[in-house]
Amino acid sequence: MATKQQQQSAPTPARPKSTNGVINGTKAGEGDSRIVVIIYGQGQEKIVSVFASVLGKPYRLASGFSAVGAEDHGTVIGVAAADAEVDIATRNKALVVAINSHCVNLGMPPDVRLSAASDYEFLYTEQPFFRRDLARFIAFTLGQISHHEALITKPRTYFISTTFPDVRTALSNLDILSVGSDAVEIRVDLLKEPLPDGTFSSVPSLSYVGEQVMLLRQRTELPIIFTTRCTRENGRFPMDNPELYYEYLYRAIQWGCEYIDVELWLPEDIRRRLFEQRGSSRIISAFHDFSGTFKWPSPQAQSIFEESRKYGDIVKMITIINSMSENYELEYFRSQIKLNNPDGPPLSAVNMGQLGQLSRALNTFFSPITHPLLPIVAAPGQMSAAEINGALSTMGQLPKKNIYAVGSFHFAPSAYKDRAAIILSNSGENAASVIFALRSLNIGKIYTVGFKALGPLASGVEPFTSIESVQRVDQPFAIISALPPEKSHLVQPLLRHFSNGKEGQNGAGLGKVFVDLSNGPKKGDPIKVAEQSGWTAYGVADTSAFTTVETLRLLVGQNVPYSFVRLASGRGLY
Ligand SMILES: O=C1C[C@@](O)(C(=O)O)C[C@@H](O)[C@@H]1O
Repeated sequence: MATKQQQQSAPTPARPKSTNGVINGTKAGEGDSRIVVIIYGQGQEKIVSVFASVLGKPYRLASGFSAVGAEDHGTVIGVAAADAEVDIATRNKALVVAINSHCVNLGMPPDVRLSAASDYEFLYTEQPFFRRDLARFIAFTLGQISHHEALITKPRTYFISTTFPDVRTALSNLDILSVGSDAVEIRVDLLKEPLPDGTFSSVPSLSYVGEQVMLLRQRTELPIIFTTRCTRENGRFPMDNPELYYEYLYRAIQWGCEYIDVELWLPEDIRRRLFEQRGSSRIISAFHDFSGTFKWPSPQAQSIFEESRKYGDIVKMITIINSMSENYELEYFRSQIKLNNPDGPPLSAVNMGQLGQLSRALNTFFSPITHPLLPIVAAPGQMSAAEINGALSTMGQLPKKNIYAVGSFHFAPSAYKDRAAIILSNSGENAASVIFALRSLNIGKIYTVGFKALGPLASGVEPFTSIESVQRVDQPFAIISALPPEKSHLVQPLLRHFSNGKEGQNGAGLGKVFVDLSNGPKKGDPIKVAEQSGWTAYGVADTSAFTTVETLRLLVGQNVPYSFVRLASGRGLY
């Protein structure tokens, strides 16, 4: 349970409904134009000068809020904590924005009355001091930057649900964990605060949570999603006192968390207050159904969306399903929501469990993801970014990337130019992205086994009709198998037939690249056969890692080492 001291502080300081400064394209907004007053702890006046320097303004120290007037516009004001106590409650909220700064090295928690009465609170460490963190905090809370505006324009976004009992254990791996993510979720309900008697607090105190959020923010540039998941929705936060949620979630706004997860079951009054007081933070209205009775094509689903959007910048709906077809029902729901609400809010909706994994790949906004390095998955059926990207590429949703990435690893794209390739597949659809990718590498003739290319993909593509036709083919440079796992061994005779034994004297490179896209238990080992026959062979784990690298490069603008992605992708889909 939260401490008594914390429960006394359930403030609702006024703040502008929303600040007007958002990043518009690349242009930073003006943001909150009120006078910035920094409350500082004993011996910490230097933090005022750092705030001022980050904001590019002069500063002065004042004896209290009553000593700040309109003439101070353009100057950052510092007020000592002891002085702030006297008149913070009666400050002119239209004139000043009060930021309680507290150095955690001086002990936690900060003065809880100041925490409660301030507009925002900046927790920091003296050593090491992260100016980057301060810059981001102040730019965000004052509305000079907005991650959200940029995020909603991306075609796909993900957030990693961290499930650590103490984020300290995650810090050294945080970069690895957050590759491919657009935001990091801190599951506050899963934090475990150790108590002096060796047990753990049933609810981590605000003091512990504040420090955890600070540590996380110091180490990541990604926006933070602050989540207090309740016991009924697969979390650990107790449901008997809704005000406790208000207390924690409001504090998260004060700490400058970019996203606040507010569960839909909470009383409307609490949801409304949080929405009105959210400042620059964005509210994710969250609904989870574990009953197994929820249906996407129902008036209930519609009304949940309508109720969620009342106090949500993002609507999240997560359910348990009983059949595969409910994934299609969700896709229909998603398309209708988009059609009927072109101006948002964005919908993040997935089905849980293994049956629901398709929907995790198809969801485009804020797909929750996990990572093999996390202690537990945050919800049944959660997948990693590598798994989702693997699934998408298998479905042809990430065309081009597999083969191009392979080409750029051991061979320059020019190596493929005008050479022959063979594709094995049991359907044209499965092979479409392969043909597309090979074309983008200027491959010469493409021979197909097991399918006939139709439509625009068919030109320059010729089927193998018999074993004799194999004999007539030039040495292929690439063989790509998109066969299902149980048939993947059928490629082996071809690999042997075009083995490197036939390579020309000068080593000009004949049969070179073999890619097996099948994922699942196989008869035989085509990769081994390929390698024994002199091919450079790639399996699905390689191609999905390449795909992830390329996807990250293209979508997130981050370069991630292939070897690292390959190591980190861990489990396969099956
Ligand atoms: O709401 C969600 C989605 C989730 O429940 C999932 O199904 O992946 C995981 C939670 O951590 C997150 O807050």
